[in-house]
Amino acid sequence: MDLVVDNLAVARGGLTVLEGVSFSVEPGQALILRGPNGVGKTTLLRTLAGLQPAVAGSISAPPESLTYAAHADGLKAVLTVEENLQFWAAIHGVGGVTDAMAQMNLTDLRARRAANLSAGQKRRLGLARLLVTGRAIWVLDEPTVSLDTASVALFAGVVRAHLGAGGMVLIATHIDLGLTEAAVLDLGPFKAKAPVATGGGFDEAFT
Ligand SMILES: Nc1ncnc2c1ncn2[C@@H]1O[C@H](COP(=O)(O)OP(=O)(O)OP(=O)(O)O)[C@@H](O)[C@H]1O
Repeated sequence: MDLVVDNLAVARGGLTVLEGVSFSVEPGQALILRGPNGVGKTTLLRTLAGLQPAVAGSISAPPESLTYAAHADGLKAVLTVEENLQFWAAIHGVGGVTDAMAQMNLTDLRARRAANLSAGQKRRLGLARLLVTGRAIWVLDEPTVSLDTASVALFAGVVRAHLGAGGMVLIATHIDLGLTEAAVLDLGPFKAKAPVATGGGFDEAFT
């Protein structure tokens, strides 16, 4: 099953920010979304994840087929690294917690509460969560923020393994992950010409 996005328009705060966005991603493919600050990368990813409705156009994959890693890591502060992953694994009905910790270099930190992790360690845990969702499509918003060089390379390896297993990955990022095989889509050309009020604006700053 491909992810096909056709003629999509997305809005933030009641204004259309991108329009006419079309692309497709096949199993085993990664697509990197680029564009200047504020162009609408996060807004597009939130729309794909089903957190907000599209203004126009269509998305072939239902939100249940993908997992979204936003700027916030969505961690439970009082749970340990291992308990956080067990929590998410239970929700998705899959296992693989031990393997996910190993892949993101978290095994030695398994008993530490999320609240006591460094920023980069929190980010590694947030990304390990992807591995225990069992979802084919990963939608990632600036996944490498706070990661050191070694962790970026580690994560690139995890993404490659997911692609090798037939997964799909969409990544909004300003940095080079070293995924030379990935396709790149510049969202600049899809910037809405004149802001179009969609009505029904809402403040989702903390979501
Ligand atoms: N709650 C809101 N109300 C009104 N406008 C908003 C709101 N949230 C974001 N915006 C605006 O919507 C536009 C798109 O924002 P978005 O976060 O999608 O951009 P981005 O491409 O992800 O940027 P960055 O590279 O800085 O992360 C920006 O101009 C932003 O200022």
